[in-house]
Amino acid sequence: FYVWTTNNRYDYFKHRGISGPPHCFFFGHYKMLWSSKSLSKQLKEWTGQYGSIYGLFIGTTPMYVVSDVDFLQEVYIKQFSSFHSRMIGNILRIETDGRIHLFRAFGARWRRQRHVINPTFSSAKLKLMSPLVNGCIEAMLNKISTMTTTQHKEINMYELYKRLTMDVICRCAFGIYTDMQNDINNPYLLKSAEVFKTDADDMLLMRLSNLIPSLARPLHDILFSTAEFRRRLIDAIPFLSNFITELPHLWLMNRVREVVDQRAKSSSDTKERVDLLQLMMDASTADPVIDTANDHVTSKVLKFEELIPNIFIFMVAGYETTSTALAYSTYVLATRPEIQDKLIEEINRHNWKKNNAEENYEMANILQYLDLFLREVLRMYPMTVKAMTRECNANATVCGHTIEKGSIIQPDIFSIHYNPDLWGPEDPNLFIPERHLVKRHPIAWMPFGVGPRNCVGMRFALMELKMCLIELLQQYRILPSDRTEEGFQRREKIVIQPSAIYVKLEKIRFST
Ligand code: HEM
Repeated sequence: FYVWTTNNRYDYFKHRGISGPPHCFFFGHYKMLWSSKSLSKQLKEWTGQYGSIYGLFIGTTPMYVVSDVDFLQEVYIKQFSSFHSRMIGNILRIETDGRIHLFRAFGARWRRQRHVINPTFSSAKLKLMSPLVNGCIEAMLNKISTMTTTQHKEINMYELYKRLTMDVICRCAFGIYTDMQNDINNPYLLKSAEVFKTDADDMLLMRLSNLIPSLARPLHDILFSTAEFRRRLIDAIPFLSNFITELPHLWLMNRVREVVDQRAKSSSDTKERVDLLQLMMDASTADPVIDTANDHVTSKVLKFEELIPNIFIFMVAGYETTSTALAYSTYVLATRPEIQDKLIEEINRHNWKKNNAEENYEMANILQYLDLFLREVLRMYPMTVKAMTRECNANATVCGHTIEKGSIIQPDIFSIHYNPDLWGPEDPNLFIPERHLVKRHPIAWMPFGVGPRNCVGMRFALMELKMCLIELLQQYRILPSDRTEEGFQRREKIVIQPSAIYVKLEKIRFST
């Protein structure tokens, strides 16, 4: 009976006239996907073979891989109410204590959280936070000036960018002042990097629970109780922390908890604070909150227990992505001097104020070429594939296809970003910022996802990217080094990233 029902599931796409690569019994295509070195390349290769909509199976769950932009526009925008959640592991679906963050939440809870968190990234709030970001950029420039005393010394800028974005997140989200540029063994930096290297054992359990959903609860309990046991042991006998370490995400969450507790106690100095933590604390409550489908009844507050996971997700989502975008930008600038010239020329046309980050932030937003440049960097080097899946929450019909509740939609972002019909007439393999002056299909550019559930931190990330490049290019010219291409070898984990960005920085000398 099991074999018969399982095989019936595998007829899902056949019944719908959708093709796809051959599957394995029980695993579907899951094993091929997790063992693939590059998920994004694999998806693009299959798109070449099976077309703009094809089918895969995660275990027995159907997954549509799509690069048809009209289909995706229905899913992400027009029929969003039927596709409001993303695919997350079965273990992560299990709720223990209401500590759910925006990335994982769905339905009314997601809508309530998003409603509260959206305004924390408004232009006015970002402007207030710009001096915090600027302080971190200055710290990075100071570090560079100590490293470039030897003329034309090679620097791995990616390392400096990682420290920069972690400093920014610590100041803006945690509200703590760190100095990652000089304190390279800072535990926040080390633990955040560890969160991205998901532990092999955890990954195995996660995959098992995706293949056999009924195992999700017991596996979750095993993971949860071992983590809890480790934590309690360290709490009881601190000396043991030399031998047993707390799981990195729990370590980070516990540090946020300490900051929140401290702030809750000393409410007097919170009025001047403008960081994300304070904005969210102001919008949180310890009272019971009811989530209903009716928007008018749902409270517009965060539950107190949702505060810590949300700060944690900002840290994880904002650190590696933003530093990687800076790394790609630097690679392009080093290898395309004529584009760097144009950018420097645009930056130098403006009168930047030494100690007025807020005014500079406003001016940064009107630099058109910088905006086109970053759009093109993110078109050619999108860095997340898995984050932007959608799950079908109610049976739906999209462009004539009947999609069953529970199915997954996975966009093939590389096929979209490199599609000549969407990005022509110039060759999409060429770096041409001006191509963004032409109005394109609403789904043609999706490095931050699209629709109501796109990246909530997009404006924050763009502020950081623009402010950093403006400051850097006012002082230095970026030159390639012998190892630029070697370091650019990309690898794909959660984020698609280069190994290193080796460049040389030449100090710009101003003529008086
Ligand atoms: C260049 C930098 C960044 C890139 C490329 C990026 C990319 C993405 C993508 C592709 C998604 C999924 C969107 C979708 O499903 O449609 C996402 C979601 C998200 N990002 Fe970002 N991100 C960046 C920076 C940030 C920053 C700085 C923060 C926070 C400070 C952040 C917080 C989030 C959160 C919380 C979500 C989940 C939103 C939701 O489900 O409602 N991201 N991001």
